Amino acid sequence: MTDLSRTAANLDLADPLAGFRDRFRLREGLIYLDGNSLGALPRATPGRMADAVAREWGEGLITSWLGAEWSTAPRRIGDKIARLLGARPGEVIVADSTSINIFKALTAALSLRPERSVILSEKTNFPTDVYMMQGIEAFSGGRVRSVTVAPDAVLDALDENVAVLLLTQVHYKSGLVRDMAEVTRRAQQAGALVVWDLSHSAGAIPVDLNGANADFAIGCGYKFLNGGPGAPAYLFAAARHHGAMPVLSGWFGHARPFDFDEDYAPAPGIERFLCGTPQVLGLTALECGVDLMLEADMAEVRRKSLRLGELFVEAMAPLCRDHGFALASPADADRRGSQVAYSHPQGYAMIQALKELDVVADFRAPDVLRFGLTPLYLRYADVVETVARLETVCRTRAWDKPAYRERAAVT
Ligand SMILES: Cc1ncc(COP(=O)(O)O)c(C=O)c1O
Ligand SMILES: Nc1c(O)cccc1C(=O)C[C@H](N)C(=O)O
Repeated sequence: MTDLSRTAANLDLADPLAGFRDRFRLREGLIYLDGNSLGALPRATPGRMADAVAREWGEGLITSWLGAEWSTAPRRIGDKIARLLGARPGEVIVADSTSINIFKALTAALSLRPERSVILSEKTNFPTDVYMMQGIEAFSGGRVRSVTVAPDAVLDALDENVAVLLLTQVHYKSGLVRDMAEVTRRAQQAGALVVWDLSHSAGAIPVDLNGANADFAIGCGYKFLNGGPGAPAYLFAAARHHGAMPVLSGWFGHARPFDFDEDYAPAPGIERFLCGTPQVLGLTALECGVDLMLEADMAEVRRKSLRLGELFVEAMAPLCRDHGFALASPADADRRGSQVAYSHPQGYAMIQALKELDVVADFRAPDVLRFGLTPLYLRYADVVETVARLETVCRTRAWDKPAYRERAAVT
């Protein structure tokens, strides 16, 4: 047993979150480091889904819309997610995809700054964020301009034209954490509003939206919240912005949807950020993931995530020295979200070779190997074992196979 394996074994024995692993269905032997793309399946989810399908849908049919489970789900689950985000009840709603919620939050923010034209972001933001900005610009007939700048130039680009700044708090590739309170303060000082993308934050790091005086936020339900593939996303709007108007004026955002009025009248609260009929089955699965997450102490989750990251970096030191890996995440653990990333010219092939050794992580172009650290179901021993298997991949040149040379469409 190596020193690091011994350290990992001791950390696992003392881990207060260790019991959570059994609450997920994970195949024996698999090391899953991709919970930042798609979280694992909570054991409670299949039974709950089966009940929603057979009883609520199969037996209840349309009458299930009148019961509490379905019609209140977007708000009920939103209130639960609010507890993970430092938001108040009635400030978070669950609906649609993250991309659609980006559209809603950006257009609502633009409605609050009619005299300003720019949506600002960083060039390396997750592509859908920037694509949505570009779509709004294209649709606006010259009213709106989408501007992206280098990551470290964002604050300096906040001038009197910027209506809204769109940033991801934890960068999807590097894991760099932005200082939400400070960035929000600087943007608001310049007269702009901020939309935070919390896709890699919720359930991964403690978030305090109201503590940061945040304006709007959005994020994915299928990553650290373990809501399942294509889970509905969430949207936060600070109570002071509930008069803002998202362009998507669907009937579920109407003040009285079941009056079937001829004209749109927005709901007074967070419900105006709904659009069409809620995705009930997706909401059902998401609620299982969120309920499980709420059982964990977020401070403990962060503590373990930091320690997992430090152990990973420590174990990787010999591979950086001997096999050409470079840390692509901040070296300071406090500035990393719940992941570590390394760059290597053979990154894509290595991730494929790791899959054959039952380690699932992912590759992000051009050369990044990304390892998601999910404290609820990852053990310290998994981290040490991952690096041992990566060392085997390097030593045996297992990555050097013709089949690994072409990058697949989804990596
Ligand atoms: C930061 C970030 N925003 C948004 C998304 C995705 O948005 P959507 O769920 O609409 O595909 C992802 C991941 O896919 C992401 O990492
Ligand atoms: N949403 C995804 C998908 O539909 C397929 C594959 C991956 C994803 C992801 O979530 C990617 C992820 N947001 C990322 O940070 O790279």
